[in-house]
Amino acid sequence: GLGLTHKKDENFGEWYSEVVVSGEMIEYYDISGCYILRPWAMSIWEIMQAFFDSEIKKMNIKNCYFPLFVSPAVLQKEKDHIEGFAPEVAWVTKSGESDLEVPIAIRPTSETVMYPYYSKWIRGHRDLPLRLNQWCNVVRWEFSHPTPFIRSREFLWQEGHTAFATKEEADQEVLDILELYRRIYEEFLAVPVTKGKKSELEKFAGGLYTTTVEAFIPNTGRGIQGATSHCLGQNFAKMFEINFENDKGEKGMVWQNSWAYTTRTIGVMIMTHGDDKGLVLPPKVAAIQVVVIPVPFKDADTQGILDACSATVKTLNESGFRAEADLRDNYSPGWKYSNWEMKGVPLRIEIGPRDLANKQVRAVRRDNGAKIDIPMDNLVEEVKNLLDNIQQNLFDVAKQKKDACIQVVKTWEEFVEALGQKKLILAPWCDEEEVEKDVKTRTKGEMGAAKTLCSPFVQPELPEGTLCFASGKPAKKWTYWGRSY
Ligand SMILES: O=C1CCCN[C@@H]1CCCn1cnc2cc(F)c(F)cc2c1=O
Ligand SMILES: [Mg+2]
Repeated sequence: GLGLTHKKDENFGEWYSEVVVSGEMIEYYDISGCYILRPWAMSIWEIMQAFFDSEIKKMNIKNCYFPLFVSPAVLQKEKDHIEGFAPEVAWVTKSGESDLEVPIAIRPTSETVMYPYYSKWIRGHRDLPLRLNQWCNVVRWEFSHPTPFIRSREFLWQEGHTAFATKEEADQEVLDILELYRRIYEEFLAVPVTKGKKSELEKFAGGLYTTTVEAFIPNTGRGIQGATSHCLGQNFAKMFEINFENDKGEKGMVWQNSWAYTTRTIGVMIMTHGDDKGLVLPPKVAAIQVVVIPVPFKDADTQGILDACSATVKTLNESGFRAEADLRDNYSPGWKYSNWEMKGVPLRIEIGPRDLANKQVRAVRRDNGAKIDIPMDNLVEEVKNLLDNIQQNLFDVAKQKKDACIQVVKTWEEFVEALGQKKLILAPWCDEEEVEKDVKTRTKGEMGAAKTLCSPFVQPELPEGTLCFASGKPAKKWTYWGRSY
């Protein structure tokens, strides 16, 4: 039937599970934590991939493909890299009826797959920088409750793995890639994110430091890691003996980065913009930006209306938009309006007898429902303005909602209160790991503990003598805290 049974502001979890299916993005699968990505979702992934892939190619980063399978010896190369993750590793133990001599792991990430070959390929400084990326799937047999796009046992991502002669080059690339991730979220998905650095406790344990773009879901009051760009330092170079002879003939270890974004991006976009009528897609990532629907009237010139719809689509597509006409004669206009609203198409164009007579079309925006009559002569320019405005409006509304959730706190009492109000908390922190662990312990509960999300690159002023909200020690930095996905 038409329409969602759950409301976003009343039962967010149920609303989300329903909207991803009703919007034809996801089909549930018979293995827990695995989902079918239908074309309506895959097209969003492909649009983002086209952007990101073209941008990294400008940076002279090359795509490659390493095997899905990891031998156990290699996977366990470094205890502290893997130990915490071991329960998530999926293993192949049989082929056909017979057991494998040695079980084979399925990649949860590809450091240990790739770096033995980095060691082999990198000899001299002329082999640097080595900058490879791969578009692939990874498997992590997670146990906390699976959520389409947000947490699944298999997901699509890109993983970049780069090696440099100097730390300065690595540091710069970390930020260059993080900016691309910000653009993915803010320019394509219309989702505001905060750039920052993860704490020592939250960073990738195998690396030197982790930078992140953090998003926030107001409905649940939870932060969500949007994408990460790590500087690995020389940790993996040491583990895998990735060294080179520099131009002075000295032996040195390379400096490495690794960075990824995943299909989680799509879930964050859905959670941010969706409403009680269904998905709301930002035009930049909508496979269909404009759907044209004929509104025939009993004896009116139906063929004329259908021709006008086809002509409108042709004009829009020739102008670089993604438009489609829904000429199905077995569904009513009303049914089509609901169907395409559920799929989140940003702009609907209706053409009925009156529109035909007046040489105009009736445009309806999906973001705010506004109806606009457009003279057919101004079609392309008006549609461009509308789509640009919808894109910007979706971002502005999301930014305003996110900013309204930010609560600056100075004391523990204020922190606990803000947490209870599903706020995104900005607090002065002494930057001590023990204190961070203590906050986790003190806020444990069925909603999950509070944790640091990131220390924003853009730091508000920290007046001399400001104390840490949790320990009372001298504060060193402003940090975002909250519950998270
Ligand atoms: O996040 C990135 C960017 C792309 C390349 N990898 C890094 C760090 C991944 C951190 N990580 C994350 N999850 C893991 C899960 C596992 F089962 C496992 F064996 C290892 C890992 C693991 O290393
Ligand atoms: Mg994980």
